[in-house]
Formats: sequence, structure tokens, C-alpha cells
Amino acid sequence: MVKVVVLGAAGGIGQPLSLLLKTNPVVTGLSLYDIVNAPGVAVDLSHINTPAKVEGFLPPNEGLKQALTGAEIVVIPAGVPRKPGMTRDDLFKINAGIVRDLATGIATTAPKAFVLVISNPVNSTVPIVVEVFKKHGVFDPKRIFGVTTLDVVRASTFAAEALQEPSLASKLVVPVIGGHSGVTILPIFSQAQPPLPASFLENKETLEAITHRVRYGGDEVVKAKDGAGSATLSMAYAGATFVEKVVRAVSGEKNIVAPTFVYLESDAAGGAVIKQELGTDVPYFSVNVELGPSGVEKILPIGKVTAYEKSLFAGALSELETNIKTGVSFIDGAKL
Ligand SMILES: NC(=O)C1=CN([C@@H]2O[C@H](COP(=O)(O)OP(=O)(O)OC[C@H]3O[C@@H](n4cnc5c(N)ncnc54)[C@H](O)[C@@H]3O)[C@@H](O)[C@H]2O)C=CC1
Ligand SMILES: O=C([O-])CC(=O)C(=O)O
Repeated sequence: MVKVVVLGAAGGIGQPLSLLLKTNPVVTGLSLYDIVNAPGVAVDLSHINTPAKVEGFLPPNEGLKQALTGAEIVVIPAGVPRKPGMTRDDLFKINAGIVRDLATGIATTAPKAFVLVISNPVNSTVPIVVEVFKKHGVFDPKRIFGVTTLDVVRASTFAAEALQEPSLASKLVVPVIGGHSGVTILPIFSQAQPPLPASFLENKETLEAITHRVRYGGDEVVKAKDGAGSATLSMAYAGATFVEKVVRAVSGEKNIVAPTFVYLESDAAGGAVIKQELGTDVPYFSVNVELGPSGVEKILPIGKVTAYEKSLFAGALSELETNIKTGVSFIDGAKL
């Protein structure tokens, strides 16, 4: 029995994500919470003939508490999306408070749950969740994840497209490390599995163009939606993929590797190795991690990168440090 809670379940991401979770037989309980329409979405989904029991909750009458009771996995896509001309950081003003309040609810009602943060700006909202959990004395670095799966999904798609091999997209895995915004997104095409041809990796123009496309893939969608929001369907797919990996790991399956934005301060899990590789003390980074029944079992090393990939690290790290500080200082000193 795995109970998954979606906070922000009536939104552009929340609805298709909840649909994908409902259709996945590994999910046996689905609890939906939003400030609007969550009970309606829940009743709609509850008619689908799969095992998951679906319930929906609104804020009054301790709806958040009820939604979170018994939660094992909590996914947070609550918050406002971008409009053209905005950066993810522009969302901080509104989303920081939303994420803080939801994190407080989780810390008090389901402190052992795995928390998967989708709400932007991820580079700052994950530190907010961590600081809230620290304040409540329930922080476990193995259980809080920033969802960066969409960057990895995009990297495979765009590389397969550039190679004119559509069937490669679902087989290709390209590590994407760093953070989840613009220059902090670092696709490592040299480590793709199966390996990409030298003609691709050694063509500077192709490589720069595709790296840029992965870094700014979110903007491509924001522009195309023209004021109606940002990526929702591809994000729901990416989010559901990540949730499934967590569920399988929790259920005891071995060798499950997922990319995610994690706290590096837990040396036992391998965070110190990443800091050594980066040559800096950055407290969070998105990398591949091995998942197990208690969450992040091992943070996997970045490994060998090319000179071009390495040349992008400095810009990513300085932006990331700023984003992380913004999140931490939002909670530091605040009364919760
Ligand atoms: N991590 C990633 O890769 C991605 C992250 N995002 C981010 O996900 C977030 C959500 O995007 P969309 O679903 O498109 O937005 P949306 O506006 O369609 O949906 C957001 C939902 O959150 C709900 N909400 C607002 N305040 C809430 C609260 N206090 N408690 C519970 N629910 C609340 C709203 O009622 C709405 O239903 C945005 O911040 C967006 O930037 C979007 C795409 C990719
Ligand atoms: O671009 C945005 O605002 C939404 C997002 O994070 C993405 O699509 O990667």
C-alpha cells in the first residue's frame, strides 16, 4: 500500500499528474489537495478502474492535514507558473510562501514522507522545504527531492531529434546535473547511454545548440503557450516517472537510479564527493542518486565530463549559490 499525495492537484500539472498516478497500479492510495476543485478532480479520477483509492480535500476543516495523514510520498506542483518575459525566479514572491506553508503541513502531519518538489523556482523552493523541516526538527536529507526529471526527458528527446532517430528518444538517457533554471541546467551529453556518436559530440555548433535548447526548454513552452502557462503535460509525465521510481525503491526494488536536486550535506550518502568534484561547498546540486527504502541511498559521483561541459560549471554554480541563499534566508529567522 503506497499512499501518494498531490498538493496543487487541480492545476495544469496536478491534474494530468494525478491521472498518470491513478493509472499506475503501483500506487494504491491517491490523496489530492488544492485550494480549488480537488474533490471534483478526485471523484472524476475515482471512476477509473485501477486499484488506487482517490480522495480530494480543500483547505477548510483541516483539509491539508486530512490529505497528508498517512502519506508516504508527497508531490508538490502547487504555485503559479510563468508567463512570457518572466524567469523562474520571478515566481519566488508568490511560490515561496505557498511552499513554506505546505512544507509546514507535511513536517507536522507526515514528517517521514518523501517530498518531491516541482514548484518553481526549484533551486530555491527545495531549500525552503529543507529549512522548514529543520525548524521542526524532522529533517532527513534522504527524503527531500527537487524534481528535475523534465530536463532529462528533454535532453533525450532533443538529442534523438537532432540525430533524426525518433525511436532513440525513449531509450536514450542523458544525465542533466546542476539545478533547474537556465544556466544552472548542465546536460552531460558525453555520458549519454547508449553513447552518442562522435559526429554529434565533436560538433561544437550542434552541441552548443542542443545544450541551449535543454537549458531553455521551459521557455520554449512558455512562449508557445503565449500567456496560458508553462509545461504541464510533459511535466506530469516526468513527475509520474519520478514518483514511480520512488515507489519501486520504497517497495524494496534495487538499483533504482534517478536524477534529482538534493541536499549534499549528508556526507554518508556521497555529497562530499560531489563537492570535491565541483571544488566548491555548494549545499545542493542535481545529480543521479540511487534510491532505496529510506530514500537517497547514495549520491552518485558526477564522473568524467568534457572540457566544454566543464566550462559551463562556474556560471551554474554562482547562480545556484544565489538561488539557494534566497530560499534559505526566506525561512531563516522567520517564525513558523
Ligand atoms: N520542476 C519542473 O520541472 C517544473 C515546474 N513547474 C512549476 O510547477 C508549478 C505549477 O505549475 P502549473 O501546474 O502549470 O500551475 P497551475 O496554476 O496550473 O496550477 C497550480 C495549482 O496550485 C494550486 N495552488 C495554489 N496555491 C496553493 C496552495 N496554497 N495549496 C495548494 N494548492 C495551491 C492552484 O489552485 C492551482 O490549481 C509552477 O510553479 C511551475 O513553474 C512547471 C513545469 C516544470
Ligand atoms: O519553464 C518553466 O517555467 C517551467 C519549468 O520549470 C520547465 O518547463 O522546465
